[in-house]
Amino acid sequence: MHSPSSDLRPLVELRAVTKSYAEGDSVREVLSGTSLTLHRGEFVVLLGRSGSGKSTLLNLISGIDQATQGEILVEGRDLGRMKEKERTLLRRERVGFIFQAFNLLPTLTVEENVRLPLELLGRTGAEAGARAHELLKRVGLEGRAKSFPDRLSGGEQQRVAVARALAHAPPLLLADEPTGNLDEETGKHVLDLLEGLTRQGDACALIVTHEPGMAARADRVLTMEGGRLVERPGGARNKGSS
Ligand SMILES: Nc1ncnc2c1ncn2[C@@H]1O[C@H](COP(=O)(O)OP(=O)(O)OP(=O)(O)O)[C@@H](O)[C@H]1O
Repeated sequence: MHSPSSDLRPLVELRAVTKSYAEGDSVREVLSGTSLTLHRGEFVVLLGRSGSGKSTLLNLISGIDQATQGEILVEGRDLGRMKEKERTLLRRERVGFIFQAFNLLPTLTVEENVRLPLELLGRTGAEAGARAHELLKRVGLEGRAKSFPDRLSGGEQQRVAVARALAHAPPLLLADEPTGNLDEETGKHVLDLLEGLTRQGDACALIVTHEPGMAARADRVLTMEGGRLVERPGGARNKGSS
């Protein structure tokens, strides 16, 4: 759980965020004054019906997309006041993103995929290799470092994607339906892994999922409804802070 020595500043703050898209002559408002605060050490689940704005929210927090109104702060830095280049750098350094469709690069080996976030930050050589191997071991794929992604099963590919997202030890992990393409058992394994690694690293994970069991193990459960977030405690909060 969240250790008292860790950074107590909010990791992410959304202040009355609105996001609209132009659609022909009309405007579609997807987020309508959404506010949210996330801290390190929190394992948070995001629910909501299809089209309710879950992916939009992740894209805004990661700086891939920009809010129409309101403020989004990551570690106290206002994304709206940053240049595109600065947002890209912040995303590379501070965010790990896991997609439903894995999004591994097919021309790179498993190990090269996991090393990629480190290479983009200029961390090459032996240190990057050692980190990739350590992570591949933790996700149970140490024997597959030299394989190409298309030789792996869906569950294995998603485990590589988890390892890649964690390579640079980002404080913020965003996952958009990371088990959507996996069978129930494999999906559970990937979520176990994600939860374990997140809690060990004192990161915050915000996970969009339709897995029914996830709310029980989350610290917080957010539901996107009518452009806003409705919150209830997750099952992990009732178990104490062991
Ligand atoms: N670039 C865009 N241009 C126009 N409309 C968009 C754009 N991106 C998203 N939308 C609209 O915003 C709404 C929310 O989309 P979003 O992908 O965030 O929903 P979601 O909750 O993640 O859905 P799902 O569970 O189906 O993935 C949808 O109505 C979608 O059509």
